[in-house]
Amino acid sequence: MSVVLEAVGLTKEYQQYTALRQLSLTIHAGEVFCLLGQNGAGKTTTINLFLGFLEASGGKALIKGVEVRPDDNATKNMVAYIPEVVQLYGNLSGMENLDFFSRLAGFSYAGEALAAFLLKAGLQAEAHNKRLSTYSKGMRQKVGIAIALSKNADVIFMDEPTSGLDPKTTAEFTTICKELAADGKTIFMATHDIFNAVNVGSRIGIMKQGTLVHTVSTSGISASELQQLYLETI
Ligand SMILES: Nc1ncnc2c1ncn2[C@@H]1O[C@H](COP(=O)(O)OP(=O)(O)OP(=O)(O)O)[C@@H](O)[C@H]1O
Repeated sequence: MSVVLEAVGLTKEYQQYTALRQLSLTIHAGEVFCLLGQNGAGKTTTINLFLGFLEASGGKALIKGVEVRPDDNATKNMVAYIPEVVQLYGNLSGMENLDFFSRLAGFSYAGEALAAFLLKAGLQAEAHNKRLSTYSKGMRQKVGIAIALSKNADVIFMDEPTSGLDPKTTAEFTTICKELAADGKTIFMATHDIFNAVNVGSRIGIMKQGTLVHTVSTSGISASELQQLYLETI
């Protein structure tokens, strides 16, 4: 599988404080990489550096071999970002939000194609034309995933995607992420949810105070073993 995300000595400093220290990491197409760590460990900083929202103090972040630079859009059309709370227009329907945001990204789709993206993201057809203000958090997130799909992004970054989701919605979300990965999408998520990370992830990273301390494959580890490793690390 081809390398999609690469960090080489990636570092972010704020005055005297190092939020991310010498991160080196390679992630391949079709992987779901979950980054665990306490509040302030540097997870969001890592995502923001890959998205080009922040300028690195040292090292580099690459997406499909292209270096991320905040002032350059070259990598921005390869990625999509789903924040913890997906910001959408409450008075528009899921379909209208998707239409609006995909147009903003330069795409124009017919209704059928928009509906297909929403269905692929797991949003039932009967919800497509309801106003966003009536959606649950999980439904909003599905619209966020549909927007990412409509942008044809190869990589989807997610920040704490399962926080506040009930177990059934979390399980549905896990299934959707696995389907996307099977289609060749690469998913990078920051999460506090150890059990979901084991279920959805192909690999897990554990960060402590800006340093990636462990990277483990989920094929050889149970949720309780990961929890033990996490507690010993942080
Ligand atoms: N603009 C800034 N100026 C100074 N320090 C900052 C700034 N932005 C972030 N930090 C610090 O960098 C560290 C890493 O923050 P980051 O948001 O990456 O952590 P996180 O692992 O995502 O935490 P959480 O789980 O709470 O989202 C934190 O200590 C934070 O206070």
